Amino acid sequence: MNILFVINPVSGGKDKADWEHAIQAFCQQFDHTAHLLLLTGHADDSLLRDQVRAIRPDRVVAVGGDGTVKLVAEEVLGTSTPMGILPAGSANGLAFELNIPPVVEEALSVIVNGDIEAIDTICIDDSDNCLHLSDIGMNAQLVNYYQQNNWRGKLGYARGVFRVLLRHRLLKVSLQMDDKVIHRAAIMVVLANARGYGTGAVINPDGKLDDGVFEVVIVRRLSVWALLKMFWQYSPFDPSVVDIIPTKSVHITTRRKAYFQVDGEYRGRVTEIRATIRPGQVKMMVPKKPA
Ligand SMILES: Nc1ncnc2c1ncn2[C@@H]1O[C@H](COP(=O)(O)OP(=O)(O)OP(=O)(O)O)[C@@H](O)[C@H]1O
Repeated sequence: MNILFVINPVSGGKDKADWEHAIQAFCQQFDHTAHLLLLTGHADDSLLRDQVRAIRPDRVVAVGGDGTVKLVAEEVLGTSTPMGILPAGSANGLAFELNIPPVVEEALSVIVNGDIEAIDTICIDDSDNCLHLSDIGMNAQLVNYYQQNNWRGKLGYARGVFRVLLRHRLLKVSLQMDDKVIHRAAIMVVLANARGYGTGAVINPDGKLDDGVFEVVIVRRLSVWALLKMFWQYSPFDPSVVDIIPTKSVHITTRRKAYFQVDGEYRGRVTEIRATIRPGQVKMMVPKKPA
């Protein structure tokens, strides 16, 4: 096989030299050709597009966190080329959701020998694609602080949590789904394709990546303790303060500008979002299901 590995050298705050050695060793052993593309953080999408055109790979593999997974997914979106993940980010939300092993040799084996699962994407404002979780409000504010200050790891999240707790505001939101309109005061609203954040919080217990719908999760309140737990341990949200509504599309408006993030990438402050499910858009390599 011709395999293109798209490596984010800064994800997870870890050096990727060991990953590169493991990739080369594995591909040599099993007679595959490995092409390595190192991201720069600038115009990576066109760099990747050129490489895919030149190499015509059998697999394109994201070596990084959810941001790198999103970059690769947007390249293979709607095509028959499967993508894989080597989880090398700080949180690895989608890899965790898909049960992709964190051990590099095991994850490589999934890329070559695993099953192909066609997963949905949430198309946002006709221009952005969410594979995992997007949200407006408190978590997006946290992502903004985290990226602005280049904080990485759990200590970075903790610093962000304290700053967000001092500065966040309740959002007044209106959500239109089909012909139903809901008005709420909320701390955050999540567009959830997946079940939970890579850090451990299960926001959407019944979420499935390939069911043709996504869930709108309205978090009405969040205690300091719940917010801290969200980033420290695998735990469900308190269902009494959360509304979960499955849908194929939603139009969200907020009275004031709200922080917005897509798959861990901060997108600025918005007052309006339109989101629609796009079923089965990305062919993802996942561990073989037991027969
Ligand atoms: N060489 C580079 N230098 C600086 N930034 C880069 C570089 N390559 C990619 N990036 C940026 O890294 C971000 C994606 O990081 P990614 O999500 O893969 O890792 P992470 O933040 O460690 O993981 P996670 O999302 O799981 O927390 C993107 O914003 C991308 O532009």
